[in-house]
Amino acid sequence: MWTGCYIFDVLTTWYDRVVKKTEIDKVNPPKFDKANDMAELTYLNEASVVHNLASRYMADMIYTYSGLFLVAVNPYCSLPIYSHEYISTYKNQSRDGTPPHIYAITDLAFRNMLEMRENQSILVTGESGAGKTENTKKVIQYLAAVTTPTNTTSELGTFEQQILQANPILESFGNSQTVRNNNSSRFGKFIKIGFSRSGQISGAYIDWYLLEKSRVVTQSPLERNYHIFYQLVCGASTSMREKFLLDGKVGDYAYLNSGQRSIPGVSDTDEFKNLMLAFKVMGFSEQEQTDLLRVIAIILHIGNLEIGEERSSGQAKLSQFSQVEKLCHVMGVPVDAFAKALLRPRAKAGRDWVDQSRTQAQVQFSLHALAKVLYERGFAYLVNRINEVLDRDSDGNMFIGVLDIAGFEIFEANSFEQLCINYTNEKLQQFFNHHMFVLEQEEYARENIEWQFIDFGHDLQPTIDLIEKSNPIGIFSCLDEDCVMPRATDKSFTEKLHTLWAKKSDKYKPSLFKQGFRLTHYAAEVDYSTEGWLEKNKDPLNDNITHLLSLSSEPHVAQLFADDAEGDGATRKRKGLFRTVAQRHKEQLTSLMAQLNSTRPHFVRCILPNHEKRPKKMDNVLVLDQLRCNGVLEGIRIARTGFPNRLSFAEFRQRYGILVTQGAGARGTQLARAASTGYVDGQRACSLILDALKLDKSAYRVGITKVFFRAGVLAELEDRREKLVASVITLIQSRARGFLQRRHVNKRLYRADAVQVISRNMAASQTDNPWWKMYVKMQPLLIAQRETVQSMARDGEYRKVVAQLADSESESQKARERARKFETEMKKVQETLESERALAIDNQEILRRSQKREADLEEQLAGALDDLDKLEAQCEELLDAKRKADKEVEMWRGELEKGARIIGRLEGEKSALDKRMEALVADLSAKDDKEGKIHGEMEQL
Ligand SMILES: Nc1ncnc2c1ncn2[C@@H]1O[C@H](COP(=O)(O)OP(=O)(O)OP(=O)(O)O)[C@@H](O)[C@H]1O
Repeated sequence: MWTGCYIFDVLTTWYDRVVKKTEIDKVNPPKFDKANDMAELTYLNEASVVHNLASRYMADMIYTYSGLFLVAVNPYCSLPIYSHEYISTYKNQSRDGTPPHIYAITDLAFRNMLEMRENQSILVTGESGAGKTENTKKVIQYLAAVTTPTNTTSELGTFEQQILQANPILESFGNSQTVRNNNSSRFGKFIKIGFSRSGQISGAYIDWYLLEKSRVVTQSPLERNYHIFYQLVCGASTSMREKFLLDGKVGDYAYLNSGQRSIPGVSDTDEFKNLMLAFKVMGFSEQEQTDLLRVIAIILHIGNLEIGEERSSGQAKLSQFSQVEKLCHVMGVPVDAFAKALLRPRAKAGRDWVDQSRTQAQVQFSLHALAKVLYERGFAYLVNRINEVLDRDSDGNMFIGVLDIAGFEIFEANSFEQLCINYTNEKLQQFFNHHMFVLEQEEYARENIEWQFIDFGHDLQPTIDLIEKSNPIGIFSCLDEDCVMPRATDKSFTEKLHTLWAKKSDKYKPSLFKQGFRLTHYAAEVDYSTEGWLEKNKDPLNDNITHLLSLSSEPHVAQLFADDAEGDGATRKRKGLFRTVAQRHKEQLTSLMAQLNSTRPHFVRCILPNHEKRPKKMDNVLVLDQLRCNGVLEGIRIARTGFPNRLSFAEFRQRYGILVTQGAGARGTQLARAASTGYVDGQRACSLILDALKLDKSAYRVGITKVFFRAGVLAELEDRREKLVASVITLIQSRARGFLQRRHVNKRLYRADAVQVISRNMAASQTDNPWWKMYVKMQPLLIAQRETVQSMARDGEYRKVVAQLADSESESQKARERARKFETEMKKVQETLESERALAIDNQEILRRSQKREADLEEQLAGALDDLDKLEAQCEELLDAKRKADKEVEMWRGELEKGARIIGRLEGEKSALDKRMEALVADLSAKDDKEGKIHGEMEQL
């Protein structure tokens, strides 16, 4: 029964399991235990990859290379691997010379940027709680440390400190406690650190994506709202509380009391102090700090507004007027106007403006929408302010961008937000695939080198098209279209999607949900429920309120709603084209992808070891799932089978030719030496050098313009070269030192001879000469005088030059500043233009579809008109026939009447005849009677 099977004692769960022989993978020899790079494993299978990660993780080695990836497993405890000594260890070191670390990747990106003058990006992805944000912080910390001339982090320059201090501020406003992570970032960010040509940090810029604003108004029972709410309520000073009219505790605010109220081990009061400190380091003025926190207070007050219902009319009413007064005071708007805008907003009905009455649910909805938009706009303002502080002059225009964005999400109920994040991940995965697989293979093909093409089966384009394409109409376009259709609903939108895609794409299926669909993503199949999508995409706001807020007496609040300020509801127009949420997200993602495409990417995959946030515990199945989803396993395969390192012929000859010209000895051939120095064409020269270096043929390939190496080969060549260069330099140094010493000694000998000759001559001839004596006494004075005059002249000139330098420095500073401003403005205009263009294309597509539909409808109308004409002609005929029939009826009626009259007359005659006949019968019977009587009488007679 057990033939061909093994029984295993499964360690994690302590039970025996029977496994088929064929399902067992080979174990790597002990030499490969805890391998730094999983691409080096002899037996590369899922089990050995997980085993390697797990054994390293248990030994606190949380970083492991996996081909071109760095895999980082969350240790859930602080490890002593981020100290300044570690930073020094990784500074200017090659990846192979040091253990895997986020610092090594950062250093590689930094060196690449400086050497190749090419922008770099580090993409940090992973599930929630996997450690993305922590690793992003380490990247920035490392860059700040290596670009600061001083030795410790505490001695960082103000600017570097500002870059680091931007983080706590962003975390207060953008992070929250979730089931998975006590400090979960609820937005994605792309932080670009700018560098000058000399490699100093010259600026930073933060782009943000997909802030989870629904959290502001609702949280699940085990989670919290954004940290800043609790920090403000717990940590605000008395004067601040008075200013914002905040007199309650966390439990007194409706937006805070439905979930958790504190995080174990975290003091919101202390965090508030840290936030204030960070504000200070960033140079935010008191007023700016008040402005930012005012928005938070306003939201707390909005949450506490109680909305009742008029019994008679069912209209909404404000239950507690004092609460409205508080809110309006903090918001800087008149109470009456706010109450009216909320309860009876003006709206256009045909040509007239009318006051609409609102139900309790409608008012509650618009209050939640207001709270969400306030938070989002407040957050956007905050990031802009941080950018203003950090975005400085950068003469080199090079940057390293760090992307920290949520990974793929599959929940029990997935909605529009999940589609947005999964679509983002789909694009990022495609970017990775493109970089790793397609570019690699394209390059091999271009270079005409022997290569077995591998089908990695990850063609993500169909799913991406299904979401983003406008022709054929994808999910986003369809949603946008239905958002402007008068009678469209979530249901009609879903049905439209089904008809468009259900049988046309194998990535789309109608969902098991009542209303929704199922998409096949690269990571898994996900069911989306489309309930509320039209509302979510339109993100509707009460215009009356936003207009009122644009007139707020609080300048910051007014500024947040400045776009809604022009004219009243009738004439107001938003600046730029109105965008739906899907359009905005698509635009942001397009811009992100364009930026990533202009960089050399480095990929960091963060892995969540367990769901219990426990150190030293690894759930193998969970880890394996993540490795499969994020492409780590395919990455290993291609790195091993391919040639990850490459150099152009010129570069190779220049760098490694020395190995055959200098140190070759027995190894170098005459030909190879000639190849490295004289004229031989690049390809042949490289082949000759490689032959002379006696490398294993399978370790490299010579292409058309480049030489390709398998992983690890270049490291060996570098090693050889370094040794050789070191010996050559030692030789040069020894020769130079010998030469200098000889020259020095000769000079001294010559001087000694001259001194002897001079002193002999002086002694013989000049000792008694008075002029000589005077000259000897005067000469030092003359020299001093001359030197003083010269030094004064030099001082004057120096001052002039310094002044000129200062002038030109300030001029050039101004010019640089102007140029930078123009450049930033130009970039913004270009970006706006780009996004307007993209939007215009989408709108054109919608217009085109509408026009097509209009043409179809017109055709149908023409057909219907034709039918109508025919029907009218038929109708006319029928009417004629009817008229004829009427006439006939009339005629027959006349005849009938005539007949009736004749019948009447005949009847009359008949009755007269009847009467006559009766009379005759009576006469006859009378006669009969008479006759009878006569007979009787006759008989009697
Ligand atoms: N390298 C690390 N050293 C120590 N602790 C870590 C490390 N990485 C992660 N952690 C711990 O894990 C927690 C979650 O990490 P982090 O916030 O970086 O996750 P994330 O992937 O950014 O999650 P989210 O997507 O929810 O923001 C951190 O608060 C920290 O306690």
